[in-house]
Amino acid sequence: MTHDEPLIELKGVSKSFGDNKVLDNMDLRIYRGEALGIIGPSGTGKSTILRVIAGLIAPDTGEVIVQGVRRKGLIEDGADPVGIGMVFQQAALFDSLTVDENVGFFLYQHSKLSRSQVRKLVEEKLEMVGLPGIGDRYPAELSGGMRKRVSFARAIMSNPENPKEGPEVLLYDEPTAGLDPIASTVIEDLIRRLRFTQGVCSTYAIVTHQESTIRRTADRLVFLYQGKVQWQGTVAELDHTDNPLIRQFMSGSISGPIQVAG
Ligand SMILES: Nc1ncnc2c1ncn2[C@@H]1O[C@H](COP(=O)(O)OP(=O)(O)OP(=O)(O)O)[C@@H](O)[C@H]1O
Repeated sequence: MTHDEPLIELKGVSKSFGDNKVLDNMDLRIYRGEALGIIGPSGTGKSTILRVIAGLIAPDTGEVIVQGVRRKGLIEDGADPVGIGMVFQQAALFDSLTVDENVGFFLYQHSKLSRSQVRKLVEEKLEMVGLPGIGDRYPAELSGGMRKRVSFARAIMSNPENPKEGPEVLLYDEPTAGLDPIASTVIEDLIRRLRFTQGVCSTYAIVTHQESTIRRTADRLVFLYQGKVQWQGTVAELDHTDNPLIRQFMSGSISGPIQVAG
């Protein structure tokens, strides 16, 4: 793993929604090959960071630099030097389409591949996420954990006609939210395993509130509060830091420097 040049860098990024300044001159770096966990209290802008990185929203000020190239505005197809895939909090599948049509959606719409070629690629990805043979089912027939795994399969799809389109970075927004502890373990294992699977991106950022997911999927953590990264460290350091924000957050105490909303 090289720590020379970040794969993705946010420099002085600010973002407001109306009067609500969510990100305030924030800096963040993601290095190639790392698993970065983004943690912090509810409403502090963790999902907003992922959306800025994914190019779904543009910062008001500041820069998003992807492999040394400054992004202008929102993401345009192929404009970034590396592909960035996002797995949303809700699996965000189309209910009226089958699993196969959901996972292969982009290729069915935008590639010259035949239906059977796409179907074969879809099946490969479904096998990678541990769900072989479910291509003809509809999302409503699956459990929440299975739907999430299907959305992972969709996020790691790449076009063999243009391998550059395949994502090199995956962004996971609360992938284990709402799952029981066992279903969460399945997802956590999958996230870790995909990172070391040939042909799937080895770099990811993950937003999560779930302690097991924080501990099992992240190498480095950043703690976000009041629009900025207030602490960063390894998972091991999380347990030993004296930082009062981290101590309060990890203990779930309502007294401390973090103001409790509502
Ligand atoms: N499109 C939007 N329009 C208006 N306000 C928004 C929008 N997106 C996010 N916000 C606000 O920005 C703040 C940060 O939201 P965000 O979802 O990024 O926080 P979060 O840290 O991911 O929260 P949680 O942990 O609860 O999911 C919240 O106050 C939210 O209401």
